[in-house]
Amino acid sequence: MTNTNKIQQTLRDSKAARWGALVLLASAMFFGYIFMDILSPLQELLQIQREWDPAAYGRYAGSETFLNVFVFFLIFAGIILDKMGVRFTAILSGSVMFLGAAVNYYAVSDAFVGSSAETFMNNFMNLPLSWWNITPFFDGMPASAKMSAIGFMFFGCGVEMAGITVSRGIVKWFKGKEMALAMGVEMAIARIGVAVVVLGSPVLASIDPVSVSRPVAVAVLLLLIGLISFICYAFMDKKLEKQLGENDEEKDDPFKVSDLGKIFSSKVFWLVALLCVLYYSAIFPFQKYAINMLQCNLSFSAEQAGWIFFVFPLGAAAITPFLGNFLDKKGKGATMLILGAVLMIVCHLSFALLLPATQSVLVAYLGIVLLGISFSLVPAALWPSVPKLVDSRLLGSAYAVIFWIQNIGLYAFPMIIGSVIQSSNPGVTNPLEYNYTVPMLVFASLGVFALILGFMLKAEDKKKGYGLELPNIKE
Ligand SMILES: NCCCC[C@H](N)C(=O)NCC(=O)O
Repeated sequence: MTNTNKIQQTLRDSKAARWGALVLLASAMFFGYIFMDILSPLQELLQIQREWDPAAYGRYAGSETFLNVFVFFLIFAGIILDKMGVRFTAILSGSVMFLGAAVNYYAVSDAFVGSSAETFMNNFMNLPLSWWNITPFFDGMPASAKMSAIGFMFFGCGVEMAGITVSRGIVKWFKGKEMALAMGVEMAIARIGVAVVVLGSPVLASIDPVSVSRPVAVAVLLLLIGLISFICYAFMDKKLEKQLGENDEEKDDPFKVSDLGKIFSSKVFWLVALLCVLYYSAIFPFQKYAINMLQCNLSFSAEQAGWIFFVFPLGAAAITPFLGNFLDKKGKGATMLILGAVLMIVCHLSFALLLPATQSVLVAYLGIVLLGISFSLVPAALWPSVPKLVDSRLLGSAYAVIFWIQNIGLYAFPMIIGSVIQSSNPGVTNPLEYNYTVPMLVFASLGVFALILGFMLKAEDKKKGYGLELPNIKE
Protein backbone atom coordinates (compact mmCIF):
# COMPACT_ATOMS: atom_id res chain seq x y z
CA MET A 1 0.00 0.00 0.00
CA THR A 2 1.37 3.45 -0.91
CA ASN A 3 1.59 6.31 1.57
CA THR A 4 -1.30 8.18 -0.08
CA ASN A 5 -3.50 5.10 0.16
CA LYS A 6 -2.65 4.76 3.84
CA ILE A 7 -3.74 8.35 4.54
CA GLN A 8 -7.07 7.88 2.75
CA GLN A 9 -8.05 4.70 4.58
CA THR A 10 -10.61 5.41 7.30
CA LEU A 11 -12.87 3.36 9.50
CA ARG A 12 -15.70 3.60 6.98
CA ASP A 13 -13.54 1.84 4.39
CA SER A 14 -13.74 -1.26 6.56
CA LYS A 15 -16.88 -3.21 5.70
CA ALA A 16 -17.10 -4.66 9.22
CA ALA A 17 -16.79 -1.23 10.84
CA ARG A 18 -19.41 0.51 8.71
CA TRP A 19 -21.91 -2.36 9.02
CA GLY A 20 -21.14 -2.45 12.76
CA ALA A 21 -22.03 1.25 12.93
CA LEU A 22 -25.25 0.46 11.06
CA VAL A 23 -26.18 -2.30 13.53
CA LEU A 24 -25.81 0.17 16.42
CA LEU A 25 -27.88 2.86 14.68
CA ALA A 26 -30.54 0.43 13.46
CA SER A 27 -30.91 -1.24 16.88
CA ALA A 28 -31.82 2.07 18.49
CA MET A 29 -34.39 2.72 15.70
CA PHE A 30 -35.77 -0.82 16.06
CA PHE A 31 -36.46 -0.21 19.76
CA GLY A 32 -37.93 3.20 18.90
CA TYR A 33 -40.40 1.63 16.43
CA ILE A 34 -41.32 -0.98 19.02
CA PHE A 35 -42.24 1.69 21.56
CA MET A 36 -44.09 3.75 18.93
CA ASP A 37 -46.79 1.07 18.58
CA ILE A 38 -46.57 -0.69 21.93
CA LEU A 39 -50.08 0.36 23.01
CA SER A 40 -51.74 0.00 19.57
CA PRO A 41 -52.85 -3.63 20.07
CA LEU A 42 -53.96 -2.95 23.68
CA GLN A 43 -56.82 -0.52 23.11
CA GLU A 44 -59.41 -2.86 24.62
CA LEU A 45 -57.27 -3.48 27.72
CA LEU A 46 -56.65 0.25 28.14
CA GLN A 47 -60.40 0.75 28.12
CA ILE A 48 -60.93 -1.98 30.74
CA GLN A 49 -57.98 -1.25 33.05
CA ARG A 50 -57.48 2.52 32.60
CA GLU A 51 -60.85 3.74 31.23
CA TRP A 52 -59.41 5.12 27.98
CA ASP A 53 -62.27 5.47 25.47
CA PRO A 54 -61.51 5.73 21.70
CA ALA A 55 -61.35 9.55 21.95
CA ALA A 56 -58.74 9.34 24.74
CA TYR A 57 -56.74 6.76 22.81
CA GLY A 58 -56.94 8.87 19.63
CA ARG A 59 -55.63 11.96 21.45
CA TYR A 60 -52.84 9.92 23.04
CA ALA A 61 -51.83 8.50 19.63
CA GLY A 62 -51.91 11.96 18.00
CA SER A 63 -49.70 13.44 20.73
CA GLU A 64 -46.66 11.72 19.15
CA THR A 65 -46.44 14.31 16.37
CA PHE A 66 -47.83 17.29 18.33
CA LEU A 67 -44.59 19.02 19.42
CA ASN A 68 -42.87 18.17 16.15
CA VAL A 69 -45.60 19.82 14.11
CA PHE A 70 -46.86 22.72 16.20
CA VAL A 71 -43.76 23.66 18.19
CA PHE A 72 -41.51 23.03 15.14
CA PHE A 73 -39.41 20.66 17.22
CA LEU A 74 -38.29 18.75 14.12
CA ILE A 75 -36.95 21.92 12.51
CA PHE A 76 -34.90 22.62 15.66
CA ALA A 77 -33.79 18.98 15.65
CA GLY A 78 -32.45 19.41 12.09
CA ILE A 79 -30.55 22.55 13.07
CA ILE A 80 -29.12 20.79 16.15
CA LEU A 81 -28.06 17.88 13.93
CA ASP A 82 -26.31 20.08 11.37
CA LYS A 83 -24.68 22.26 14.04
CA MET A 84 -23.74 19.63 16.64
CA GLY A 85 -23.26 16.54 14.49
CA VAL A 86 -24.50 12.95 14.48
CA ARG A 87 -22.81 11.88 17.72
CA PHE A 88 -24.32 14.50 19.98
CA THR A 89 -27.76 14.35 18.36
CA ALA A 90 -27.89 10.54 18.53
CA ILE A 91 -27.28 10.56 22.29
CA LEU A 92 -29.68 13.47 22.79
CA SER A 93 -32.46 11.79 20.79
CA GLY A 94 -31.89 8.44 22.55
CA SER A 95 -32.17 10.19 25.94
CA VAL A 96 -35.32 12.11 24.96
CA MET A 97 -36.94 8.89 23.65
CA PHE A 98 -36.07 7.06 26.86
CA LEU A 99 -37.26 9.82 29.23
CA GLY A 100 -40.52 10.37 27.31
CA ALA A 101 -41.17 6.63 27.30
CA ALA A 102 -40.44 6.39 31.05
CA VAL A 103 -43.09 9.07 31.73
CA ASN A 104 -45.50 7.15 29.50
CA TYR A 105 -44.79 3.99 31.49
CA TYR A 106 -45.33 5.72 34.84
CA ALA A 107 -48.70 7.02 33.59
CA VAL A 108 -50.04 3.53 32.78
CA SER A 109 -48.44 1.82 35.78
CA ASP A 110 -50.22 1.00 39.05
CA ALA A 111 -47.96 3.53 40.84
CA PHE A 112 -49.79 6.37 39.08
CA VAL A 113 -53.21 5.28 40.38
CA GLY A 114 -54.08 7.38 43.45
CA SER A 115 -50.85 9.43 43.24
CA SER A 116 -50.65 13.23 43.56
CA ALA A 117 -49.62 13.27 39.88
CA GLU A 118 -52.99 11.70 39.05
CA THR A 119 -54.81 14.41 41.04
CA PHE A 120 -52.79 17.09 39.24
CA MET A 121 -53.47 15.61 35.80
CA ASN A 122 -57.19 15.38 36.53
CA ASN A 123 -57.25 19.18 36.65
CA PHE A 124 -54.83 19.65 33.75
CA MET A 125 -55.90 21.13 30.36
CA ASN A 126 -59.61 20.40 30.65
CA LEU A 127 -60.41 21.83 27.21
CA PRO A 128 -63.71 21.16 25.43
CA LEU A 129 -63.61 18.37 22.85
CA SER A 130 -64.43 20.62 19.89
CA TRP A 131 -62.96 21.28 16.42
CA TRP A 132 -60.55 24.03 17.53
CA ASN A 133 -59.02 21.86 20.24
CA ILE A 134 -56.09 20.36 18.38
CA THR A 135 -54.17 19.61 21.59
CA PRO A 136 -53.82 16.03 22.83
CA PHE A 137 -55.98 16.88 25.90
CA PHE A 138 -59.69 17.32 26.60
CA ASP A 139 -62.08 17.62 29.49
CA GLY A 140 -63.00 14.16 30.79
CA MET A 141 -59.86 12.49 29.41
CA PRO A 142 -58.50 10.07 32.05
CA ALA A 143 -55.50 11.47 33.98
CA SER A 144 -53.39 8.47 32.94
CA ALA A 145 -54.11 9.20 29.25
CA LYS A 146 -53.15 12.87 29.66
CA MET A 147 -49.90 11.97 31.44
CA SER A 148 -49.17 9.28 28.81
CA ALA A 149 -49.75 11.86 26.08
CA ILE A 150 -47.13 14.14 27.68
CA GLY A 151 -44.61 11.30 27.75
CA PHE A 152 -45.48 10.18 24.22
CA MET A 153 -45.16 13.75 22.95
CA PHE A 154 -41.54 13.87 24.12
CA PHE A 155 -40.93 10.34 22.89
CA GLY A 156 -42.22 11.51 19.48
CA CYS A 157 -39.65 14.33 19.46
CA GLY A 158 -36.91 11.84 20.32
CA VAL A 159 -37.86 9.20 17.79
CA GLU A 160 -38.17 11.62 14.86
CA MET A 161 -34.89 13.28 15.86
CA ALA A 162 -33.36 9.81 15.98
CA GLY A 163 -34.81 9.08 12.52
CA ILE A 164 -33.09 12.04 10.87
CA THR A 165 -29.89 11.38 12.82
CA VAL A 166 -29.76 7.75 11.73
CA SER A 167 -30.32 8.74 8.06
CA ARG A 168 -27.56 11.36 8.35
CA GLY A 169 -25.30 8.83 10.08
CA ILE A 170 -25.85 6.26 7.33
CA VAL A 171 -24.93 8.84 4.67
CA LYS A 172 -21.78 9.65 6.67
CA TRP A 173 -20.63 6.02 6.74
CA PHE A 174 -21.96 4.71 3.43
CA LYS A 175 -21.80 7.56 0.90
CA GLY A 176 -20.35 6.23 -2.36
CA LYS A 177 -20.77 2.68 -1.03
CA GLU A 178 -23.87 0.54 -0.29
CA MET A 179 -25.86 3.53 1.02
CA ALA A 180 -29.35 2.55 -0.19
CA LEU A 181 -28.81 -1.06 0.92
CA ALA A 182 -27.82 0.20 4.38
CA MET A 183 -30.90 2.45 4.56
CA GLY A 184 -33.04 -0.45 3.32
CA VAL A 185 -31.66 -2.77 6.01
CA GLU A 186 -32.24 -0.10 8.68
CA MET A 187 -35.87 0.36 7.56
CA ALA A 188 -36.41 -3.40 7.31
CA ILE A 189 -35.28 -3.79 10.93
CA ALA A 190 -37.66 -0.98 11.95
CA ARG A 191 -40.58 -2.71 10.14
CA ILE A 192 -39.77 -5.96 11.97
CA GLY A 193 -40.17 -3.90 15.16
CA VAL A 194 -43.74 -3.05 14.12
CA ALA A 195 -44.49 -6.71 13.29
CA VAL A 196 -43.02 -7.88 16.61
CA VAL A 197 -45.17 -5.43 18.54
CA VAL A 198 -48.44 -6.38 16.81
CA LEU A 199 -48.05 -9.94 18.09
CA GLY A 200 -45.75 -9.52 21.13
CA SER A 201 -47.43 -6.71 23.04
CA PRO A 202 -50.74 -8.59 23.70
CA VAL A 203 -48.77 -11.72 24.68
CA LEU A 204 -46.75 -9.80 27.31
CA ALA A 205 -49.86 -8.04 28.59
CA SER A 206 -51.80 -11.27 29.00
CA ILE A 207 -49.30 -13.00 31.34
CA ASP A 208 -51.05 -13.50 34.69
CA PRO A 209 -51.87 -11.00 36.26
CA VAL A 210 -53.00 -9.27 33.07
CA SER A 211 -51.28 -5.88 32.91
CA VAL A 212 -51.35 -3.13 30.33
CA SER A 213 -48.15 -1.59 31.70
CA ARG A 214 -45.93 -4.72 31.42
CA PRO A 215 -45.28 -4.44 27.65
CA VAL A 216 -44.60 -0.72 28.12
CA ALA A 217 -42.03 -1.50 30.85
CA VAL A 218 -40.26 -3.98 28.54
CA ALA A 219 -40.25 -1.44 25.69
CA VAL A 220 -38.77 1.23 28.00
CA LEU A 221 -35.95 -1.16 28.92
CA LEU A 222 -35.34 -1.81 25.22
CA LEU A 223 -35.08 1.96 24.70
CA LEU A 224 -32.39 2.03 27.38
CA ILE A 225 -30.48 -0.56 25.34
CA GLY A 226 -31.09 1.69 22.31
CA LEU A 227 -29.53 4.63 24.15
CA ILE A 228 -26.52 2.46 25.01
CA SER A 229 -26.25 1.52 21.30
CA PHE A 230 -26.19 5.22 20.40
CA ILE A 231 -23.47 5.83 23.01
CA CYS A 232 -21.38 2.97 21.56
CA TYR A 233 -21.97 4.41 18.09
CA ALA A 234 -20.68 7.78 19.33
CA PHE A 235 -17.27 6.22 20.07
CA MET A 236 -17.05 4.87 16.51
CA ASP A 237 -18.20 8.18 15.09
CA LYS A 238 -15.56 10.06 17.07
CA LYS A 239 -12.84 7.76 15.77
CA LEU A 240 -14.07 8.21 12.19
CA GLU A 241 -14.18 11.98 12.53
CA LYS A 242 -10.64 12.02 13.89
CA GLN A 243 -9.50 10.01 10.86
CA LEU A 244 -11.41 12.24 8.44
CA GLY A 245 -9.73 15.28 10.06
CA GLU A 246 -8.74 17.79 7.48
CA ASN A 247 -10.26 15.83 4.60
CA ASP A 248 -13.72 16.67 5.90
CA GLU A 249 -15.15 19.32 3.54
CA GLU A 250 -17.89 20.18 6.01
CA LYS A 251 -15.31 21.56 8.46
CA ASP A 252 -14.24 24.27 5.95
CA ASP A 253 -17.77 25.40 5.25
CA PRO A 254 -19.86 24.87 8.40
CA PHE A 255 -23.67 24.97 8.51
CA LYS A 256 -25.37 28.36 9.04
CA VAL A 257 -29.04 28.71 9.96
CA SER A 258 -29.45 31.16 7.06
CA ASP A 259 -28.57 28.23 4.73
CA LEU A 260 -32.05 26.86 5.42
CA GLY A 261 -33.30 29.33 2.78
CA LYS A 262 -31.42 27.23 0.20
CA ILE A 263 -33.54 24.22 1.15
CA PHE A 264 -36.83 26.09 1.07
CA SER A 265 -36.09 27.72 -2.29
CA SER A 266 -35.24 24.44 -4.04
CA LYS A 267 -37.99 23.18 -6.35
CA VAL A 268 -36.74 19.60 -6.32
CA PHE A 269 -36.71 19.61 -2.51
CA TRP A 270 -40.40 20.60 -2.45
CA LEU A 271 -41.26 17.87 -4.96
CA VAL A 272 -39.65 15.27 -2.67
CA ALA A 273 -41.19 16.72 0.52
CA LEU A 274 -44.71 16.84 -0.96
CA LEU A 275 -44.39 13.38 -2.45
CA CYS A 276 -43.30 12.16 0.97
CA VAL A 277 -46.22 13.70 2.88
CA LEU A 278 -48.81 12.50 0.35
CA TYR A 279 -47.42 8.98 0.18
CA TYR A 280 -46.88 8.46 3.91
CA SER A 281 -50.29 10.01 4.75
CA ALA A 282 -51.81 7.11 2.84
CA ILE A 283 -49.65 4.59 4.72
CA PHE A 284 -49.31 5.32 8.45
CA PRO A 285 -52.85 6.74 8.94
CA PHE A 286 -54.17 3.80 6.87
CA GLN A 287 -52.35 1.49 9.29
CA LYS A 288 -54.50 2.89 12.13
CA TYR A 289 -57.74 1.91 10.35
CA ALA A 290 -56.61 -1.15 8.40
CA ILE A 291 -57.66 -3.78 10.96
CA ASN A 292 -61.12 -2.26 11.38
CA MET A 293 -61.49 -1.90 7.58
CA LEU A 294 -60.66 -5.60 7.08
CA GLN A 295 -63.01 -6.58 9.91
CA CYS A 296 -65.88 -4.59 8.36
CA ASN A 297 -65.35 -6.04 4.87
CA LEU A 298 -64.65 -9.65 5.82
CA SER A 299 -66.67 -9.98 9.04
CA PHE A 300 -63.44 -11.09 10.74
CA SER A 301 -62.32 -10.84 14.35
CA ALA A 302 -59.60 -8.31 15.17
CA GLU A 303 -57.15 -11.22 15.54
CA GLN A 304 -57.96 -12.71 12.11
CA ALA A 305 -57.68 -9.27 10.50
CA GLY A 306 -54.40 -8.74 12.39
CA TRP A 307 -52.91 -11.84 10.74
CA ILE A 308 -53.71 -10.44 7.27
CA PHE A 309 -52.29 -7.05 8.20
CA PHE A 310 -49.15 -8.67 9.68
CA VAL A 311 -48.03 -9.50 6.10
CA PHE A 312 -47.63 -5.77 5.42
CA PRO A 313 -44.69 -4.81 7.69
CA LEU A 314 -43.09 -8.24 7.33
CA GLY A 315 -43.34 -8.18 3.53
CA ALA A 316 -41.91 -4.67 3.46
CA ALA A 317 -39.09 -5.78 5.78
CA ALA A 318 -38.26 -8.70 3.49
CA ILE A 319 -38.14 -6.72 0.23
CA THR A 320 -36.75 -3.28 1.20
CA PRO A 321 -33.05 -4.33 1.48
CA PHE A 322 -33.14 -5.98 -1.98
CA LEU A 323 -34.59 -2.83 -3.51
CA GLY A 324 -31.95 -0.77 -1.69
CA ASN A 325 -29.29 -3.01 -3.20
CA PHE A 326 -30.91 -2.61 -6.64
CA LEU A 327 -30.84 1.19 -6.25
CA ASP A 328 -27.15 1.11 -5.27
CA LYS A 329 -26.17 -0.99 -8.27
CA LYS A 330 -28.66 -0.03 -11.00
CA GLY A 331 -30.25 3.26 -9.90
CA LYS A 332 -33.80 4.04 -11.18
CA GLY A 333 -34.78 5.88 -7.98
CA ALA A 334 -37.42 8.15 -9.58
CA THR A 335 -38.95 5.20 -11.48
CA MET A 336 -39.19 3.24 -8.20
CA LEU A 337 -41.08 6.14 -6.60
CA ILE A 338 -43.54 6.19 -9.53
CA LEU A 339 -44.06 2.42 -9.41
CA GLY A 340 -44.55 2.54 -5.62
CA ALA A 341 -47.28 5.18 -6.00
CA VAL A 342 -49.02 3.15 -8.75
CA LEU A 343 -49.08 0.01 -6.55
CA MET A 344 -50.47 1.99 -3.64
CA ILE A 345 -53.29 3.39 -5.82
CA VAL A 346 -54.16 -0.13 -7.07
CA CYS A 347 -54.20 -1.45 -3.49
CA HIS A 348 -56.35 1.34 -2.04
CA LEU A 349 -58.74 1.23 -5.02
CA SER A 350 -59.15 -2.52 -4.60
CA PHE A 351 -59.92 -1.99 -0.88
CA ALA A 352 -62.39 0.76 -1.81
CA LEU A 353 -64.29 -1.04 -4.57
CA LEU A 354 -63.33 -4.69 -5.05
CA LEU A 355 -63.11 -5.88 -1.43
CA PRO A 356 -66.62 -4.73 -0.39
CA ALA A 357 -68.07 -6.22 -3.59
CA THR A 358 -66.31 -9.61 -3.33
CA GLN A 359 -65.63 -9.87 0.45
CA SER A 360 -62.76 -12.08 -0.64
CA VAL A 361 -59.83 -12.92 1.66
CA LEU A 362 -57.69 -13.40 -1.46
CA VAL A 363 -58.39 -9.82 -2.58
CA ALA A 364 -57.47 -8.64 0.94
CA TYR A 365 -54.16 -10.57 0.89
CA LEU A 366 -53.34 -9.41 -2.67
CA GLY A 367 -54.02 -5.79 -1.70
CA ILE A 368 -51.84 -6.04 1.40
CA VAL A 369 -49.03 -7.71 -0.57
CA LEU A 370 -49.16 -4.94 -3.21
CA LEU A 371 -49.05 -2.33 -0.45
CA GLY A 372 -46.08 -4.12 1.14
CA ILE A 373 -44.20 -3.98 -2.19
CA SER A 374 -45.13 -0.31 -2.58
CA PHE A 375 -43.97 0.42 0.99
CA SER A 376 -40.63 -1.13 0.08
CA LEU A 377 -40.20 0.69 -3.24
CA VAL A 378 -40.91 4.21 -2.02
CA PRO A 379 -38.89 4.32 1.24
CA ALA A 380 -36.01 2.39 -0.41
CA ALA A 381 -35.81 5.03 -3.15
CA LEU A 382 -36.90 8.18 -1.32
CA TRP A 383 -34.50 8.47 1.61
CA PRO A 384 -31.27 7.61 -0.25
CA SER A 385 -32.25 10.15 -2.96
CA VAL A 386 -32.16 13.14 -0.60
CA PRO A 387 -28.31 13.35 -0.47
CA LYS A 388 -28.34 13.63 -4.28
CA LEU A 389 -30.50 16.75 -4.09
CA VAL A 390 -29.14 18.66 -1.10
CA ASP A 391 -25.71 19.93 -0.07
CA SER A 392 -24.29 17.53 2.56
CA ARG A 393 -23.90 20.37 5.12
CA LEU A 394 -27.68 20.85 5.01
CA LEU A 395 -28.62 17.20 4.98
CA GLY A 396 -29.75 16.99 8.62
CA SER A 397 -32.00 20.02 8.17
CA ALA A 398 -33.28 18.72 4.83
CA TYR A 399 -34.33 15.39 6.38
CA ALA A 400 -35.84 17.31 9.31
CA VAL A 401 -37.94 19.60 7.10
CA ILE A 402 -39.16 16.60 5.06
CA PHE A 403 -40.08 14.76 8.29
CA TRP A 404 -41.79 17.91 9.61
CA ILE A 405 -43.96 18.26 6.49
CA GLN A 406 -44.63 14.50 6.66
CA ASN A 407 -45.62 14.81 10.35
CA ILE A 408 -48.26 17.44 9.44
CA GLY A 409 -49.92 14.82 7.23
CA LEU A 410 -49.51 12.11 9.85
CA TYR A 411 -51.19 14.39 12.40
CA ALA A 412 -54.04 15.55 10.14
CA PHE A 413 -55.03 12.43 8.18
CA PRO A 414 -56.11 10.13 11.01
CA MET A 415 -58.54 12.90 12.03
CA ILE A 416 -59.63 13.62 8.44
CA ILE A 417 -60.27 9.92 7.81
CA GLY A 418 -62.14 9.65 11.12
CA SER A 419 -64.48 12.45 9.99
CA VAL A 420 -64.85 10.92 6.52
CA ILE A 421 -65.83 7.56 8.08
CA GLN A 422 -68.45 9.32 10.17
CA SER A 423 -69.89 11.46 7.39
CA SER A 424 -69.99 8.60 4.87
CA ASN A 425 -71.72 6.28 7.37
CA PRO A 426 -74.63 8.34 8.70
CA GLY A 427 -76.50 6.59 11.51
CA VAL A 428 -74.02 3.69 11.79
CA THR A 429 -73.05 3.16 15.44
CA ASN A 430 -71.60 -0.36 15.30
CA PRO A 431 -67.85 0.03 14.50
CA LEU A 432 -67.95 -3.33 12.69
CA GLU A 433 -70.50 -2.06 10.15
CA TYR A 434 -68.64 0.86 8.61
CA ASN A 435 -68.43 1.17 4.85
CA TYR A 436 -64.84 2.09 4.01
CA THR A 437 -65.28 2.93 0.30
CA VAL A 438 -65.04 6.73 0.62
CA PRO A 439 -62.14 6.75 3.14
CA MET A 440 -60.22 4.30 0.92
CA LEU A 441 -60.89 6.54 -2.11
CA VAL A 442 -59.39 9.43 -0.13
CA PHE A 443 -56.25 7.33 0.48
CA ALA A 444 -56.16 6.36 -3.23
CA SER A 445 -56.42 10.01 -4.27
CA LEU A 446 -53.36 10.82 -2.11
CA GLY A 447 -51.57 8.15 -4.15
CA VAL A 448 -52.66 9.85 -7.40
CA PHE A 449 -51.17 13.18 -6.27
CA ALA A 450 -47.99 11.37 -5.16
CA LEU A 451 -47.81 9.75 -8.61
CA ILE A 452 -48.07 13.14 -10.35
CA LEU A 453 -45.25 14.44 -8.14
CA GLY A 454 -43.23 11.32 -8.98
CA PHE A 455 -43.50 12.14 -12.71
CA MET A 456 -42.60 15.79 -12.05
CA LEU A 457 -39.57 14.67 -10.02
CA LYS A 458 -38.41 12.39 -12.82
CA ALA A 459 -38.79 15.22 -15.36
CA GLU A 460 -36.91 17.67 -13.09
CA ASP A 461 -34.15 15.10 -12.62
CA LYS A 462 -33.84 14.66 -16.39
CA LYS A 463 -33.66 18.44 -16.86
CA LYS A 464 -31.21 19.23 -14.05
CA GLY A 465 -29.25 15.96 -13.84
CA TYR A 466 -29.48 15.24 -10.10
CA GLY A 467 -28.69 11.61 -10.81
CA LEU A 468 -31.82 10.10 -9.24
CA GLU A 469 -31.87 7.40 -11.91
CA LEU A 470 -28.15 6.65 -11.52
CA PRO A 471 -26.64 3.97 -9.25
CA ASN A 472 -25.04 5.03 -5.93
CA ILE A 473 -22.00 2.83 -6.43
CA LYS A 474 -19.79 3.86 -9.30
CA GLU A 475 -18.06 0.87 -10.88
N1 LIG B 1 -45.63 6.85 13.46
C1 LIG B 1 -44.83 7.85 12.84
C2 LIG B 1 -43.83 7.24 11.94
C3 LIG B 1 -42.76 8.26 11.61
C4 LIG B 1 -41.94 7.81 10.51
C5 LIG B 1 -40.69 8.59 10.17
N2 LIG B 1 -40.85 10.01 10.13
C6 LIG B 1 -40.29 8.08 8.83
O1 LIG B 1 -40.77 8.54 7.81
N3 LIG B 1 -39.42 7.09 8.79
C7 LIG B 1 -39.04 6.43 7.59
C8 LIG B 1 -39.87 5.19 7.34
O2 LIG B 1 -40.01 4.81 6.15
O3 LIG B 1 -40.38 4.60 8.30
